[in-house]
Amino acid sequence: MTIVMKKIEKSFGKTQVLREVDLQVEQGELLALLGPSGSGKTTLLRMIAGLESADAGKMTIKGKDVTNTSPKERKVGFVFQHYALFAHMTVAANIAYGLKVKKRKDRPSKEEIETMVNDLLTLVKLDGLANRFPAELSGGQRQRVALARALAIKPDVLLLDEPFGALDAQVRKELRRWLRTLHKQTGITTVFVTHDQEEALDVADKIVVMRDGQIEQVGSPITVYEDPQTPFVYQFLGNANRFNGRSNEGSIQVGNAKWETASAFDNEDVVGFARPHEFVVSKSYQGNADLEVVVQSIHPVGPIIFIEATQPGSNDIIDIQQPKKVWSALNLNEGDTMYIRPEKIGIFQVDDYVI
Ligand SMILES: Nc1ncnc2c1ncn2[C@@H]1O[C@H](COP(=O)(O)OP(=O)(O)OP(=O)(O)O)[C@@H](O)[C@H]1O
Repeated sequence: MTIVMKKIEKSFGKTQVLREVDLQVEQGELLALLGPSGSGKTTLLRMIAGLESADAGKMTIKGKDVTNTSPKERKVGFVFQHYALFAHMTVAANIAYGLKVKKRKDRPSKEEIETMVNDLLTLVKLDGLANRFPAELSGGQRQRVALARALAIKPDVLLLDEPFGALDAQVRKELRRWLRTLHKQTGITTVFVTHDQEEALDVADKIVVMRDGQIEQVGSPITVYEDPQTPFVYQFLGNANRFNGRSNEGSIQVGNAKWETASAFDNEDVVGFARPHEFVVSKSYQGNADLEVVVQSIHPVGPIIFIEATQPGSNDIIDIQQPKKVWSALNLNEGDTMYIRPEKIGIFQVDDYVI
């Protein structure tokens, strides 16, 4: 285990920002801290770096208690959203900076530094740009220099705070792919902060979903997406339709439809969540699992058809996605009645439902 946090607490004045946070980051893992604005992601990341201290709790990095140590005593590389490169230094000098300021006894020779900088330039795919100044680079290139600079000191842990947040969507997408490859090549334990669920799902080995200073769920991208443990995670990670219903011995009654579930609730008002792509749609009534809805709008987006539907007498939109081929075969139009049943539904007590 590289990082272990136990019962970490942090307040700024009267605002409690982290509550009883327990977190473990394994050696070589690429972990995303994901959550809405203000959920405490950056504070947690800064705490790993030693830039914030905990009010209570304990943290170890590689088995060493670092709870009360300064950033300098931790081998941590940090990259912020707004690349803080030294404007008056070349790319090579920026990357070499962390090595040149080392104490004489730890400092590599001039030749060693030059070799390391060249290797890092190759790693971050910036060969040939060593003598440029930051102002002569694109945003994406600057962020890669910032990453090379953080990697130069051979950190035990690499911390990235919304590293691609300031870049446009296309560059962002390229860079996150590249980050995954870079991580494979270096194997450095990496923690990155994002509020973008797609970025977390695309890049991370493990996702920590945060909400209101607490960890809501930890798991692989597949687990947190496919098996959300709370209504919040259901809605924050991907789209989900919410249904009010009544649970009854392994099923939930929604309108006239009875949907089988593994839920343990009996005879209670519950909320059920179903993802738009997890509905089976039919033109005619197939049985008591079918919920009658009316098609309100149909939007083809490439191979996927996005359908909005409502239950008769309700204005609540139900989002449904169908593969183009399946939808075309049904031959349904706006205003038509159809029947839906979810292949999977997550059930929660009404009390749990706060978002
Ligand atoms: N130095 C500080 N002084 C006072 N309050 C702070 C300080 N730093 C953060 N906060 C507050 O702590 C809470 C959590 O902030 P934090 O930056 O950790 O959240 P976040 O999840 O990273 O949000 P964002 O995605 O917006 O950066 C917020 O309410 C914020 O206003």
